[in-house]
Amino acid sequence: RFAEAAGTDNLLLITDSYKVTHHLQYPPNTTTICSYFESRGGKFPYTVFFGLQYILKRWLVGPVVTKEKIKEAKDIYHLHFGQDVFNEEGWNYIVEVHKGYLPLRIKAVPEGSVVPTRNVLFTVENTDPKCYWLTNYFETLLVQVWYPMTVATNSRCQKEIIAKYLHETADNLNQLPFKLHDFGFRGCTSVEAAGIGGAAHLVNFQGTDTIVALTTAKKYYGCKTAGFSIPAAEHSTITTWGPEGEKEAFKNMLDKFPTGLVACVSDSYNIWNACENIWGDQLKDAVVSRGDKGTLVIRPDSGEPKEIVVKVLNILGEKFGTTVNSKGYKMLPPYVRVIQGDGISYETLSEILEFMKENLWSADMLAFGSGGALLQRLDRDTQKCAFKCNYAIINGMEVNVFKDPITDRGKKSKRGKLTLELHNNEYKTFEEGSGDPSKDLLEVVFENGHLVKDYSLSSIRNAAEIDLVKNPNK
Ligand SMILES: O=C1OCCC/C1=C\Nc1ccccc1
Repeated sequence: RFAEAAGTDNLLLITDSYKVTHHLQYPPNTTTICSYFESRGGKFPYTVFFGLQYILKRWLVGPVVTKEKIKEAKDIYHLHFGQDVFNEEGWNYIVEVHKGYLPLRIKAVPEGSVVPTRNVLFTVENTDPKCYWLTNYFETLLVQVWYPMTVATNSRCQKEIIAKYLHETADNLNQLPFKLHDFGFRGCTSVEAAGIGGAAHLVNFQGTDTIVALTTAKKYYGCKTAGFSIPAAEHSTITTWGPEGEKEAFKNMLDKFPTGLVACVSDSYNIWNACENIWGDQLKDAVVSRGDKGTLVIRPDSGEPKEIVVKVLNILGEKFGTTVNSKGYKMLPPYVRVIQGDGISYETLSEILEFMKENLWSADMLAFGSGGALLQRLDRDTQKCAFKCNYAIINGMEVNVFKDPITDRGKKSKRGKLTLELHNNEYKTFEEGSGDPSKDLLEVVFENGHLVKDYSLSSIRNAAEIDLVKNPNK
């Protein structure tokens, strides 16, 4: 009954109101409109292109236009505008001539590509000259790719930081895929957003508690199990035992999950008492006896992150002993580790890891959880994602279309036929048809209602992999 989140599955309604009137506003005898999408720059110098495939499969692929949807849209827009502006004839043409399949061609850089900003990432053009008005109708929907793209980018930039510290202070990078765990489900604006953003994080990592990321990755990116998690406590499962019962609560965690990793939030009352006297003394034998069959992951969840992490590690080092690894940094025994899931973001990671390094701790002793900063504290301006018309055919003449506001030259758009090519082994966007179409890295992913390319998460993960993993001796 209430299946559709937005209250509709009618594609004709998935746009901005003003676009419903745009078919009347182009020059007479316009037959082609081509537009492109780019990041104009922003917080990160590159973007990981990810998430267009979700939008295509969810909304645009197949016979998505029907007489019923046209009727519904016509009625809604009549009430919404108080007049008849809706392009009923144009939509009926799509049903009659194209059987409801959208006469559009979308070319995009392969998903997972890591592209410096200010490069064309995808283009949209109409394939039927009568449907010039269709190209920009779906800008609204297509530009929402800013979200998965920006999450994947932010996540990858954190992977680079963690990899750097593992490279400097750990024996290997084997645990890297599990070093940044998605805690962000509850902080997302909707279940759908959590699925999309959670899947974007899984381009770079394999640790998540955002379960809908698994189902989104499976349905739209062909990955059966895109992420993993472990048994873990929350405050309620500790505090219900009462302050006097914290040791019992902790002991229960070890008993109920005797092998493998188990995480236990330990700051309900006094993290120092928990580490020093409970984990490090009263339950020490129970922790040690797990050996390399089971790892206790202690979770602080409050205080100044870098101070807390190092102080917890120092206490655990005192209690359980330490060894020094091949890089000269301290390691705890395999049965005890730490996860910091409070206050983690691209901005705070480095200071925590640097402080650990200054205190001679290997980065391998700590994992991170991130929520709001990972999936929510981003917007379309973080990477200045924009969609603009670059080319048109009007009266049979090619037109290189552009904007170049004197009030903000940063908003100048690319003009003419665009290609994305490798030039001196770097991405370069060629404008005004100056490129070589045979070298264009943009691939046709959608054409006349059909999905032409279907990228798997594994191929996307490979494309997005960071250098330090590809070339560990760099
Ligand atoms: O604190 C949390 O906030 C919300 C999301 C989940 C969560 C913790 N989960 C967890 C998973 C694996 C190891 C440790 C904790």
